[in-house]
Amino acid sequence: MDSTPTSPRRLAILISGEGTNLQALIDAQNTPSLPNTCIVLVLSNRKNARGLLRASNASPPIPTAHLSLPAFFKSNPGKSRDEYDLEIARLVLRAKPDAVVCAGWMHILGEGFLDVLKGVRALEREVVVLAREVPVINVHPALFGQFDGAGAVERGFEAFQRGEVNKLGVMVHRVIKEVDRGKPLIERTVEVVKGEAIEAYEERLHKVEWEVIVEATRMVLDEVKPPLSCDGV
Ligand SMILES: Nc1nc2c(c(=O)[nH]1)N[C@@H](CN(C=O)c1ccc(C(=O)N[C@@H](CCC(=O)O)C(=O)O)cc1)CN2
Ligand SMILES: NCC(=O)N[C@@H]1O[C@H](COP(=O)([O-])[O-])[C@@H](O)[C@H]1O
Repeated sequence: MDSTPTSPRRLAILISGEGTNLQALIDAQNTPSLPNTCIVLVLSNRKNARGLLRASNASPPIPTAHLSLPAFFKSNPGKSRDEYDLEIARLVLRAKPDAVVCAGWMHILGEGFLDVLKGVRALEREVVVLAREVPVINVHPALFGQFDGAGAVERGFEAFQRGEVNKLGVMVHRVIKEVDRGKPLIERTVEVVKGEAIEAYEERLHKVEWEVIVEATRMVLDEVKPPLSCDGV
């Protein structure tokens, strides 16, 4: 029985905005919800994402980085979106995460990024060789197969009010090339009321998101690196 303590599980979080899902993960670090876990990088594709402040204001502060597509193209004239995705992969892998969580990350990740994280494609100029695939998960404000892509909350709510769907919810799913089509780790319905304001629905939805993103993150980390149990195994 190996009683040496396992090093903490390392998380990289990708964001684009407010960061309330990130905050849920920050608050859950090293609690029974997310034991023996630390966030080692918060990366945004938008310079002014408030989530970057949440990371910097965390205790201890969490390293942050940001790289927008326009900024990348400006400093790399002629480079492609795929090369942007490879740079994102490079920034992520330098933090040596055990898993990556897209928490309001509003950029469609290309095959280049995904293949690098799977370990099937090497990065130029990097000597990092992946010992194993780094799983990528995403929180999405709809049930599987309902409303893929951006603006899912509004599209779902309006469809419900028109009687086109009878339930709404959120999911955390694995990230694959096809947007929001990766296998769900968790799906959870959210109460929605005919005639209510969308703000009331969104408030309920976000509270459910903050729960499922922590639960799903723990699930995927337990797959790759179980936490140190009380008897050290
Ligand atoms: N390859 C994948 N990439 C991403 C996935 C995924 O499942 N596979 N999930 C998304 C998150 N997401 C929905 O959950 C999502 C985010 C953004 C978009 C989108 O249309 N983005 C546009 C830019 C929009 C903007 O900047 O405002 C784009 O990337 O061109 C769709 C779905 C994370 N990525
Ligand atoms: N398609 C992806 C998508 O719509 N993601 C959604 O962006 C919001 C981010 O909020 P946050 O920045 O406060 O965590 C969340 O509602 C998340 O489900």
